[in-house]
Amino acid sequence: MLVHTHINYEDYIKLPEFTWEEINERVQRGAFWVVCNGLVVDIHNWIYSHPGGSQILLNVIGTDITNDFNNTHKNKKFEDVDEDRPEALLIPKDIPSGNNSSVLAKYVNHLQGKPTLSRRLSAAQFIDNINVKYYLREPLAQHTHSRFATQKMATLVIGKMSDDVSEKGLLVQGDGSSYRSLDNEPVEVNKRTSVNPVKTIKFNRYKLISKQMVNANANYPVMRFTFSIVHRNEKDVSTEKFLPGHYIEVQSRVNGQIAIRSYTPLEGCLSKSFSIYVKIYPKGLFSQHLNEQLIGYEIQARGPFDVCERHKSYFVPTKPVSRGASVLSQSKTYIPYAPYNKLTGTLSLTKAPKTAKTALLNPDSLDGCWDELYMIAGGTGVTPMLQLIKYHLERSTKQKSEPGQYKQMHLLFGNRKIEDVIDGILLEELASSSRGQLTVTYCFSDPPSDWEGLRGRINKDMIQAWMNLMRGVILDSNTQLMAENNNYLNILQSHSVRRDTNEQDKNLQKYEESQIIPYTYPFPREDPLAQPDDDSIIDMGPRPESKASTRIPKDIDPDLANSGRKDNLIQGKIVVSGPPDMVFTVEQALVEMGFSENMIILH
Ligand SMILES: Cc1cc2nc3c(=O)[nH]c(=O)nc-3n(C[C@H](O)[C@H](O)[C@H](O)COP(=O)(O)OP(=O)(O)OC[C@H]3O[C@@H](n4cnc5c(N)ncnc54)[C@H](O)[C@@H]3O)c2cc1C
Ligand code: HEM
Repeated sequence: MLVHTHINYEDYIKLPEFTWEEINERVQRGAFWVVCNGLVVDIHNWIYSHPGGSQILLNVIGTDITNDFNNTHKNKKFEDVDEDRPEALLIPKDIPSGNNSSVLAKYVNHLQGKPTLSRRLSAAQFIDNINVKYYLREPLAQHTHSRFATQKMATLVIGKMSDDVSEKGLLVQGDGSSYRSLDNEPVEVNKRTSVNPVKTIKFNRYKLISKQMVNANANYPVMRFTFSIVHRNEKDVSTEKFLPGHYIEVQSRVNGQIAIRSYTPLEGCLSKSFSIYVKIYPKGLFSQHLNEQLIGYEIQARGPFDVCERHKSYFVPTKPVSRGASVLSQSKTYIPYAPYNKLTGTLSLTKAPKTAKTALLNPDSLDGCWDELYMIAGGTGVTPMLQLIKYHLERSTKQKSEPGQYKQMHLLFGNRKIEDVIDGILLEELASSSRGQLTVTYCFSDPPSDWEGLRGRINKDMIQAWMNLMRGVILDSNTQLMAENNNYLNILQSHSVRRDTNEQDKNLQKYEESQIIPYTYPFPREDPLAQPDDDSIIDMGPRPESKASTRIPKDIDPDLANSGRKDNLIQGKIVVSGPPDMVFTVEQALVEMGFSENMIILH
């Protein structure tokens, strides 16, 4: 190392030591530091004299440039990015589409209508097309630096990397619960978390390889950006996929300053390529910046982090309860707010839930799946829900679940207009091909005039009615309440999956005639919840006119909580994510309904 960098041993010994965390912190405060051959180099005074150009060095600030400087990737073609990238979210191939009709079918133009402000190709699009066609997979600008360059670098050295564990570990084992040092010694880190310290702390470089709009609102577009790693670590054979609840930090130089934002990755992995959905805010610093970039643009990213570690979240491992009783009533533990270090962006890695890989997964089941999942999302808040949906559908496809064993997922998705729905067509396809595992109920605050479904803002009445219907509860004991609640009718009309449209129409007709909810769950379910007797009516929490509280079954065996999923037990969770005002309203509503300990609120 010393020969390569022209530094005397005595000088090397005296150099101050830095960790990646300290380097990130200094870079975020404006330092122009890079790491090369284990040395910390300040390129501030060299950047604009660099014969290879300043932009090339601006891109690498805060990263390890050893490969670039030594040209260890000589003549390598760019990473083949598509091999690991599914088309989009998983659409289970072996699940035939049923006789379903989509509630958004007649609005497909709203969902597809890409903004065509100008029919002509813009200059940027033209350059992007050229980049994609001719240059994307070309090797990076390469140069094997001369002895003079190495001597120059030696004059810029200000420190060395400390020899701590985060420096050594580069190989990830399986689920990341432990990792190996370079000398192949397994290092136990934190068995309970999928978060790997090396990868989370160190920023790596990624190249923009595709941009695509995933909603249809020209004023508030949501773009899918796909990035591919610039230097793949040959020794890192892991392709750890993102899990529900993972988010990453993306860093870029915006107007001369380093800016970092968090995003929810939906596809791929950080060791190869990944996609994020970004809402482009008219005055959003980072989102605008990303949106302006051409294919080939470089950013830096690190992670993944667990979203429930970042902010105050309610996370409670749900105790299994016997069928027929409320599945969303039992819980004991409360994982308190885990402090987030704003300066360094680092997270406490020790506060992950005891048995789950991430806090959005079920700690009490072997595969992390929930038996029943209620997701309430607004706008880009749907991204963690898409992670959950993908995860659950993938697992039940792999496990070839039989009817009756399906996980049930219900998404209440609030948007202003139909055009704002993210991945609307895909969601409809997923719902209709999921054999009833997934339902999507849309609510619009500014819907088209002929929209007959839910409208307005998501509120307590709406949530209550939605959950009752999704859980297949026939609340004929409370006819009065039903008759007063128009939400039931509206929900039936904004519900994505209609297994049998005739049946649905009959139900609606009957409802109109009798003003009593005749709705039965549209899919055959063995779950007695679908046909509860009087004793097992699920109360959605205390109501103003009745103080009846959630029934807590007496026969719970506490040991079952940690024994994995049992056939006769079901476990549920409510996850909420969206704009702050929506999240606040929903949180209040769920607390009032008695679910304060069964929800995960993503702030
Ligand atoms: C864990 C986590 C995961 C996230 N995942 C995603 C994701 O998958 N996709 C995504 O698009 N964003 C996501 N975000 C939000 C993202 O990190 C940025 O805050 C967002 O992209 C705005 O950054 P900006 O620089 O463009 O806007 P800024 O310059 O920071 O803000 C400018 C203006 O934009 C508006 N604005 C910014 N953020 C919001 C907001 N959340 N709600 C309403 N108005 C807002 C406000 O009017 C604000 O004044 C996530 C945030 C967290 C903490
Ligand atoms: C402190 C870090 C660096 C120093 C001191 C440095 C120094 C130099 C010097 C002196 C040259 C002239 C040719 C030579 O003597 O080899 C050069 C050329 C070049 N450098 Fe760097 N460099 C640094 C980092 C980088 C990095 C990180 C990259 C790529 C990401 C890079 C890419 C290039 C390229 C492509 C050229 C060739 C330019 C040409 O021939 O037109 N350099 N560099």
